[in-house]
This record gives sequence, structure tokens and C-alpha cells, in this order.
Amino acid sequence: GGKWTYDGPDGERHWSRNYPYCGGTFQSPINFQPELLRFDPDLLPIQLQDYNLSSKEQLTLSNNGHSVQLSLPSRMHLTGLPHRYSAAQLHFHWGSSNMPIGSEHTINGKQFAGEMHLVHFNSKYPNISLAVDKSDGLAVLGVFIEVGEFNPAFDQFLKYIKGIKYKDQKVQVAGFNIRELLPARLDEYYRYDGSLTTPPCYPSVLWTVFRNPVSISRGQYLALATALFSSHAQESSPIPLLGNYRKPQLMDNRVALVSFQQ
Ligand SMILES: NS(=O)(=O)c1c(F)c(F)c(S(=O)(=O)CCO)c(N[C@H]2CCCc3ccccc32)c1F
Ligand SMILES: [Zn+2]
Repeated sequence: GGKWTYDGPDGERHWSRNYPYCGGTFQSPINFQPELLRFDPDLLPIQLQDYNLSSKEQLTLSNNGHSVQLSLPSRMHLTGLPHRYSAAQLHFHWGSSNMPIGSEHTINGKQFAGEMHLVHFNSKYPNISLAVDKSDGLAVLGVFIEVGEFNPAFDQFLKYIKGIKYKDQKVQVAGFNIRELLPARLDEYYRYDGSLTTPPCYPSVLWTVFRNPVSISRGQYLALATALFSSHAQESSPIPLLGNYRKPQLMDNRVALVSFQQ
């Protein structure tokens, strides 16, 4: 699609000019305000199917100019949701080295250091491109990231990040258990109807944001926040890929559900 950025003349305030849905309703991310949350006892634990990938499996780690993404095989899928959803990719949002605040969703105004998104599409569609603009098309799992303990699971792909410094660079990564990137409790999460947080901002996403963050070390966070550029390798002035998060959007008349009470 066209060019869009997180800052400057093509920044998020201008997205709706080329991408009308970005100025529409049911946009993401949102702030989870305690007084607007409703406990729903019918929200089941998320079931991850075929997430334990063999090391023989090759995944593509790439810099798409907006984030770092890891391709995921469509045999990986989710159940425990209104439909079955097949995995497509995971990617990240982060801040900068001296401002470790880069999550998209916030909890009572608190922004985390970063956020990981696992993008899935409704298995009734043959691929994500045909699902991305359908109201029942996508399910994205969100995981808050905080700076703390070293996380060996993240290093299974972070150690290759220096090979994709520039836009459109890719490397192959051995498969691993993607479950290890997620928090322990898959039964505690926020749930609401929203959108892609990047253009074209289609309101096609069933969001599940886990209550509990995962930790990565400061060194791992710096790798994510300092290794990448949004520009191509041959461009004379490299543009650091930083602060790739959209700010929280209006609730309109949405309610966010929670699967937990305390
Ligand atoms: N926060 S978010 O809304 O989950 C989200 C992002 F923030 C994000 F950067 C991406 S991107 O990396 O593809 C770069 C910009 O589209 C996606 N891609 C999705 C939606 C667009 C089409 C598509 C096609 C194949 C695989 C994934 C996707 C995205 F869904
Ligand atoms: Zn995202």
C-alpha cells in the first residue's frame, strides 16, 4: 500500500486521508479502563493448537519497514474462540532505547515497554488477504512486554535481528515452541471488537489481550529498539524504526470484556 509512518507528515493523524477506515469507528488500540470493563464468565481459556513447531521448520523473520515480523505456518491455529483462526504472523510494537514505552493497548493509562501481536485469520477464508477486510476475518492475540528477566524464548529469533536491519531484509529462523513467547495464564485476558492498528485499519479484528505481561531483558529490549531501520539498505539517510505504536482510540459505544474478576 501507500507510505505511512508513525510520526511526521504521514503520521497517524494523517492516515485517514489515504485509508478512510483509520478515521472510522471500532478502531484499535484502546485503553482498558477499569470502570468500562465487564466480566464475562463465558470467556474460555484460549487454546493454542500446533504452536510447538519443529526445529526442522523454517520461519521467515523479516523487517517490513513498520515492524519486525515472524511468519507462522497456517496449520498453527486457535480454538476456544467463536471460530477457528489460523496463524499468519507475529510482530512487535516498541518505543525507543531511552523511552521504553511502546505498547499499543494500555491498562488504566499504563503503557508497557512493548507489545507482541500474533495475527490469525478465520479458517473459513483460504488466506489472510481474503480475510483481512471481513468483519469476522481476524483474531489477534496481544501480549504486553515489560523489561525485566532475560527471556530465552525471545532470543530464539532476536539473535537474528542484526540480519534484517533494513526494510525488506529477511532471514530464515528455525522453528521453536511459539507457546513459550506467551504468558503462563491464557485464561486471563481482555476481549473486544476492534481493528488493525496500522493502515488500512480495517475493523475486522477480534482482539484478545492477555492480562499478564511477559518479560525480556534490557539488552533484549535494546536489540528490538535499536537494531532496525524503516528505510532500505541502499538509502543514504537511514531512518531508525522506533515508536511504532498507535495511540489508544475512542471507545465509541464499545464495552471491553474481561475473563477474570480479581
Ligand atoms: N497491530 S496489527 O493490526 O495486528 C498489524 C500490524 F501492526 C502490522 F504492522 C502488520 S504488518 O506487519 O503486516 C505491516 C502493516 O500491515 C499487520 N499485518 C496484517 C494486517 C495487514 C495485512 C496482513 C497480511 C498478512 C499478514 C499480516 C497482515 C497487522 F495486522
Ligand atoms: Zn500489531
